Amino acid sequence: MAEMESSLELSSSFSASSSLPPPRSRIFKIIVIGDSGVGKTCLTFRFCSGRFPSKTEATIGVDFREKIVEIDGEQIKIQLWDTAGQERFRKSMVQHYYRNVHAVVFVYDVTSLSSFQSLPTWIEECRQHSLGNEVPRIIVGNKCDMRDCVKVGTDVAQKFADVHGMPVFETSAKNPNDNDHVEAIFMTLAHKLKSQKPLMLSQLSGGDSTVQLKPEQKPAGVCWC
Ligand SMILES: Nc1nc2c(ncn2[C@@H]2O[C@H](COP(=O)(O)OP(=O)(O)OP(=O)(O)O)[C@@H](O)[C@H]2O)c(=O)[nH]1
Ligand SMILES: [Mg+2]
Repeated sequence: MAEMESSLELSSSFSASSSLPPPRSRIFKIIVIGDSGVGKTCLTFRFCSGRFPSKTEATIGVDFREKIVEIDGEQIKIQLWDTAGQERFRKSMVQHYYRNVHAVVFVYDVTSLSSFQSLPTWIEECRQHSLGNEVPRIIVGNKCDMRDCVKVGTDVAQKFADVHGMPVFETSAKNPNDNDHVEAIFMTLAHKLKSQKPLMLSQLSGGDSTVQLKPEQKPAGVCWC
């Protein structure tokens, strides 16, 4: 009952100041995909809670993490879909991942060549779920704190990113000094989404509620490690 009262209170106090319901913040759904073990969970954890999780298990299905950010005075809710990298843990969820997506973060592990070589497969999976170049997408090379074990050079990553028309960022979910780099990566995406004027729903092909964002200018890739 207490819950009920508080929401009644809220609406009554709000009605005192204006008849309009409180403005809801816009929600941007960003999916984070890539091979198992590249650090998707740790990156989303780092962005949403500002720390590196001491222990992680392989994600089953999908985990959601949200963070409200303020951009030019507007509150925006960033909803990160931390997907499973292991095929056996993602099978039944793939359709849900790709519905109403606003942006995609492809993650590889700079110490794992195979995770980098998997990127075309992930990009193709996105395309098969009608997420092509019109949806803002970035590539993140994670674990660059492991300097001595790097198997994917920045130049190789930058070349790949240029071919696919996406910016690439190298960072580390683990290294606290990279905390603001992880933050900046997701905030770059949020700014891009906020600055895109979504097409009117009526202009969408197929009338589905996915907002097709206009193709954006590709910013130069940035490497922070
Ligand atoms: N050195 C280092 N290790 C990291 C970093 N990010 C993640 N790890 C480690 O990499 C392993 C996998 O990290 P997760 O975040 O669980 O990987 P994931 O991509 O979510 O894996 P799935 O859920 O199976 O898809 C864990 O042991 C993490 O501690 C990083 O930036 N640096
Ligand atoms: Mg995970």
